[in-house]
Amino acid sequence: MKIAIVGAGAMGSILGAHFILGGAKVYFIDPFEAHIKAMQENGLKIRINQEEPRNLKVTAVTSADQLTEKMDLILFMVKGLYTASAAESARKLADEKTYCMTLQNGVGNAEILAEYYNRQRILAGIVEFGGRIEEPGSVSALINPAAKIAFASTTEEEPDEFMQETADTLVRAGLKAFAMKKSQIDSIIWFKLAKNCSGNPICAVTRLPLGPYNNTEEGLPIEKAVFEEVEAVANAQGIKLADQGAPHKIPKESQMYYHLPSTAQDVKAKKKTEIDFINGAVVRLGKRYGVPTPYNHMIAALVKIIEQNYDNQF
Ligand SMILES: NC(=O)C1=CN([C@@H]2O[C@H](COP(=O)(O)OP(=O)(O)OC[C@H]3O[C@@H](n4cnc5c(N)ncnc54)[C@H](OP(=O)(O)O)[C@@H]3O)[C@@H](O)[C@H]2O)C=CC1
Ligand SMILES: CC(C)(CO)C(=O)C(=O)O
Repeated sequence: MKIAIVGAGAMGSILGAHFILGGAKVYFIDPFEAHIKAMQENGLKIRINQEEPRNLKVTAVTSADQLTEKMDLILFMVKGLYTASAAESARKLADEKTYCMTLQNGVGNAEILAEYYNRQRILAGIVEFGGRIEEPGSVSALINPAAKIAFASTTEEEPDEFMQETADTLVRAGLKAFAMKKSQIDSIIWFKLAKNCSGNPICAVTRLPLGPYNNTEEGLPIEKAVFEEVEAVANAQGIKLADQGAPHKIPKESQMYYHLPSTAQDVKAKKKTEIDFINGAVVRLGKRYGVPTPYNHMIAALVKIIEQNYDNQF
């Protein structure tokens, strides 16, 4: 199986590494020059939880223009605000048979991919573990034992053989991965969205990892309020959230305790965030379905204010 990873940052690198370990041929594409150069020269270094890091020999380029082959699968792992430009730039890697997958956080990415690629072959899903770039060429992943990857076709109810093989490739590499039915995936995507909306921006604003903020008396109630609004917006669309538990105190033993969510990583690096694809999307859909979302509005607005003022912060 030939797979292009478009957006070989934290999660793209981690997922790509697992695809390699599962037996796929992987091409990493990312404009982050220092990262790609380090991968070309020294391989990709990946550390999972507290294990010893391992090094993988990889094929990595800064632009799809440097590749000539057509892919079986293109996995998009850029931040949502770059999905359209990334989709445009990777077009030459696809033909009608190519599958395109998004495991990005938020909603709206699959619809963008469908504007550029064969609509019948768009796969959408989630990844429940976390990661970060430690330094160019080196990534770390925090993976709780139950953390899964789940995806489904956006048009076909049943997963086909290719989707099953995609999941099996990740399973061979030691991950929990599931090719689901289309009718099962929305509740999983929206549960993950509720988790992201209620965790990511609060960490971005408080400048804390998940556990330390969530274990305060004040943090958890805010998290619950944001989560419940996302649930109400999901319900208004006929989507019931996956039954994976309401927000609760994150125990110190969890790999997620010290994880800095992706939105907070962006704020730390003074980058634009994908807040419009997470809380921002919930606010927009809330308006459409008549569901009030004041907590999501407030927290998204705070992130946007910060984003516009990196140089003015104390
Ligand atoms: N980090 C995490 O723990 C988790 C993240 N996610 C989700 O995964 C997705 C990726 O996040 P994450 O890996 O953290 O993000 P990163 O910022 O680490 O990686 C994204 C990479 O995409 C690159 N990029 C930007 N534009 C393009 C383009 N046109 N073509 C190719 N690459 C491009 C960026 O380069 P540059 O920096 O130069 O812009 C960056 O290196 C997001 O949707 C996120 O929400 C999901 C679960 C956990
Ligand atoms: C926190 C985590 C891993 C899961 O909610 C995530 O999706 C992120 O960091 O963006």
